Amino acid sequence: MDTGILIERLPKVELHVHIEGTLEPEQLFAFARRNGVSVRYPDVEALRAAYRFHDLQSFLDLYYEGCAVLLAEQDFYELTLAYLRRAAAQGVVHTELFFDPQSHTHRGVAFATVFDGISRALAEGERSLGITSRLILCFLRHLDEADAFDTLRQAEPYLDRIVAVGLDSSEVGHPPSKFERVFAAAREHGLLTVAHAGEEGPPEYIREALDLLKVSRIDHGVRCLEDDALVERLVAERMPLTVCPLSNVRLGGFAEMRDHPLKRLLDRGLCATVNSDDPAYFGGYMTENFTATQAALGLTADDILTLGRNAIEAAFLDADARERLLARVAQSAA
Ligand SMILES: Nc1ncnc2[nH]cnc12
Ligand SMILES: [Zn+2]
Repeated sequence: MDTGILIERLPKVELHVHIEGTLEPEQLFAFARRNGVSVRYPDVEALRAAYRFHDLQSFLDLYYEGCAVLLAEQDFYELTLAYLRRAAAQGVVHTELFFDPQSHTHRGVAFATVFDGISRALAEGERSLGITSRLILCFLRHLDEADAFDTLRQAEPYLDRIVAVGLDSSEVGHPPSKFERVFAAAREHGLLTVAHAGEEGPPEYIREALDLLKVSRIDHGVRCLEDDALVERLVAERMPLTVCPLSNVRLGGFAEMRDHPLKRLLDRGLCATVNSDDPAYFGGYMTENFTATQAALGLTADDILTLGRNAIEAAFLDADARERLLARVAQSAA
């Protein structure tokens, strides 16, 4: 089958998207106007032109600045629903979203405001778009352990609607070991765990995420290829990697898409998946990530189906839901 048609038809599962990273410039300006927040760019074009990043930190600086326009529950609701509409239009049938409560509570926005807006939109998305979802609370790793513990405490009333905790923000210098105790506490609450590791940080951070944080998935993980023994372990444990190709290129991890290791990860037998990360900032959602990697790396129809099945295997879904989605993938290739 033609790979373009397959990419369009594939029922997609997204496992790595930061809801704050879906804030499109148009919506950023609309929220800014509504909330009386000033933006240091004159218009949408000027803001978009500033999205030229050379590493993770240069992106995060703008990403946190963008968060300043999010103040009311309605903002989080509209942000999330707009993402779900775009995702559903691209054939995403299930999505597992990260949110960064500390980016908001540190600005005086209540945890409840953030959570209620996002979760109201997720319920609406399931009702009106048929898109199922899970929510993952990410701790900002540039902040300290006590702040993460405080955030976990604020999340306690909502833990029945949070599937996992994760770890994001500036990676280098903030190893997973810094959060070993708060992740243990989260697991005691019954939460699963994931962590960004091996995006900019060394393979050792991936080992720490496995051994100390007991993660069920590694977010990014592309630097595992520098360590053969680690690759063998990830293959043997069938540990999923939520890979974000456009993000990796836009943040300078790889000079061009043709240098991206997605195909090598698949060929090594790793459970790699394709995801958008911060689609409003990196030039595309799920379809654009599949299309760009297919074109640059020559992914075959089999590769695309493997990526689709890997994401279903890696999703935080029960066995029945997984079986139903796998049947839909098979249908999409028929
Ligand atoms: N790609 C990324 N890496 C680390 N932290 C993030 N927060 C939002 N996007 C991120
Ligand atoms: Zn990410």
